[in-house]
Amino acid sequence: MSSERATRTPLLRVSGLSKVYRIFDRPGDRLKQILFGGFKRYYRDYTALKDVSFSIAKGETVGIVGRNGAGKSTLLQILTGTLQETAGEVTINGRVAALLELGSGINPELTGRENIRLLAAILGLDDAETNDRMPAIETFAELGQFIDQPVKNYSSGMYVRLAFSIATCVDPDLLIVDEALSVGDVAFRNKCMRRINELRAKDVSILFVSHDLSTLQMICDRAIWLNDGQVKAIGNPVQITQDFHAFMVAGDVSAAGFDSDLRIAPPPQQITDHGQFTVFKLRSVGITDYLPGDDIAFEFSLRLDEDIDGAIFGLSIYRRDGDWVIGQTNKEAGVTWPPAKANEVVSGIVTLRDTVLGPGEYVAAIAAYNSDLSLLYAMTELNVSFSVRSPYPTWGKIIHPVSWEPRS
Ligand SMILES: Nc1ncnc2c1ncn2[C@@H]1O[C@H](COP(=O)(O)OP(=O)(O)OP(=O)(O)O)[C@@H](O)[C@H]1O
Repeated sequence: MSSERATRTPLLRVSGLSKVYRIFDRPGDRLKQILFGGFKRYYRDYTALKDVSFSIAKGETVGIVGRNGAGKSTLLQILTGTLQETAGEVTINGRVAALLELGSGINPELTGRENIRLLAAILGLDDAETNDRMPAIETFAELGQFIDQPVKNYSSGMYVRLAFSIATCVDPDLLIVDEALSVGDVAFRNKCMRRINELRAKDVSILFVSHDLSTLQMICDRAIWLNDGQVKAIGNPVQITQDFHAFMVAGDVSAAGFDSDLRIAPPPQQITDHGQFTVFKLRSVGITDYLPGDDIAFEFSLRLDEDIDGAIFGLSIYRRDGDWVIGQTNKEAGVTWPPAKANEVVSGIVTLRDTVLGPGEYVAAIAAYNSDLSLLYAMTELNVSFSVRSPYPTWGKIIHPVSWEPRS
């Protein structure tokens, strides 16, 4: 977008919003506070949001990122009216439909169809309007006979299908989506993304919390980074998600006890400053989850400061818990890059073929050396993350090809 969208009248304006929770350390303290609170304080304050201000224009899609406990859910609950702010002001000029991880106003005792009627009424639709939309909501949710079953019998995926269908079929002016889509299966998630794009085309404003940074980059006009209850940055979604990602990886790396000097393969005798990596990323745009046996490919580009006689690249992969699992160069693969001049960009692709990495979270770095590996020209941080998930139970750090043979 969309400087044009950002300059429109705000649909949502949040000014100086703060939320302080009361923390009762012992179960009985809450009652004591009620009975004797006039004499003594039995709780301590916890500030979950501090002076948060931003606005969303009509038709704008805004993403929120922040680590666990940053205050995202607290903010969304205040915006949807399920939680009272301690200070500040929220102004919304329109109909808000929300799809929150915890409770989207759905009553588990009622059937899917009854919930549609209930939520539609809460959102201000009359009977005729609800009857009008009922077929579309049912079709989108794909719940079949379950639409007439109590929601308490639904799986979490079915629950999200219902909640998403209702929230997006009632003509909201602002749709709030909190991480909920991660529950659904891939086909439904894709369908939801298509629906979100349709709503964007109809100028619906969307506030979207997600840990899926590539989706945020793709669909958001702006992003907000919440950190410790405060707005750390607002702006371009690509920039914000990259900064947030680097911040998280740095945190993980130090928390995991990595050496302050990242170990790379091979260890150089001398470190020079012959260039910088301008690109190091996964090739599969938007995909960071892999299955055992997948190819995991990375793209890289190195800009050179001086002439070199041909670079050797070394890829290092660490588990997030700090274990170094792969350190290999193109030299042992028998592949070479030609000599290159200063200011040239040398690019390539490195692929972990048929990965045997076990389920877990990983981070990757790449380094460039001279041809006898004595000089390190440049290296990246551990700034590319991906994960491997296994569709079947497996417990080790690698998934080795194994054959089993019954013998009598
Ligand atoms: N009802 C509550 N009482 C006390 N503290 C709370 C309450 N709800 C949340 N908190 C605290 O407020 C902080 C912000 O929580 P919140 O759930 O808003 O974060 P979040 O960014 O949504 O996290 P996550 O990504 O894990 O969902 C956390 O430290 C949390 O422990």
